[in-house]
Amino acid sequence: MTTLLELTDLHFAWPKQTELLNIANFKLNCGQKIFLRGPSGSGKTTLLGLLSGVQKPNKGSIKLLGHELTLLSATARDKFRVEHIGYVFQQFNLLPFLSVRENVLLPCRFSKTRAQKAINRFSSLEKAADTLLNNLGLDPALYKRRADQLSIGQQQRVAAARALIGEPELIIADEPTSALDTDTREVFLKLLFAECEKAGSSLLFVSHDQTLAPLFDKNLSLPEINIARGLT
Ligand SMILES: Nc1ncnc2c1ncn2[C@@H]1O[C@H](COP(=O)(O)OP(=O)(O)OP(=O)(O)O)[C@@H](O)[C@H]1O
Repeated sequence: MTTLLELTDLHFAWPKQTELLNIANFKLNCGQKIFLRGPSGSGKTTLLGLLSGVQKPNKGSIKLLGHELTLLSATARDKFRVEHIGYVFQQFNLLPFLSVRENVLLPCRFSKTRAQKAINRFSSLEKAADTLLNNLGLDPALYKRRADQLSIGQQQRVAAARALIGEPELIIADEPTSALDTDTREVFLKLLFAECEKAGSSLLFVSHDQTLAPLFDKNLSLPEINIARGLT
């Protein structure tokens, strides 16, 4: 199996705080779907920020696609992130004044590679956005609607389509289902898995809801792999 992402001897503390993360090793293979759980405040979002290059660790290595992120400048990390990572934020972070379709197409404005991949697969950018939205279960009547006029479940589908467009190698999802009921969560997850498989993207999914864990290839507990705040 090819390694997509590997963290080694990672240390991180927020300024003026005690160490939050000390992780000896964490690995994600190409095509793998990993579930990472941990209670509120255990550092899940912080870890995602580190491995997507938003923050830099105090010490240690973060390798994505063979590139050492800690050696890149903040600007280079931003560029690398938009090319290779699709991120579904906890609060979705859709731009409220843009339409559903425009929101999905945002990564293609910042990454030529993703725009080209979307065109190669679907023949046009618009078709790429619409097909992804449709596959994720969003009613086509909504594609021209402003993003702030959607329900939470609908926003989640738009956020997932935006992460998937242009086939980034890694999809990171930060508790994107927490606002939904259990049945809706499972249906959404299965649609997300199917789209990740079609795009060849690996998935790192973070949640505090352990009931979702059996659906994944591998599941990990942050407190168990984090020596700084781990289980004693
Ligand atoms: N920007 C920041 N500056 C300083 N401290 C922060 C910052 N972001 C998070 N923290 C602190 O880091 C710790 C871990 O927060 P984090 O958001 O990573 O946890 P989490 O496991 O994702 O929680 P939740 O499940 O509630 O989203 C918390 O104590 C939090 O207060």
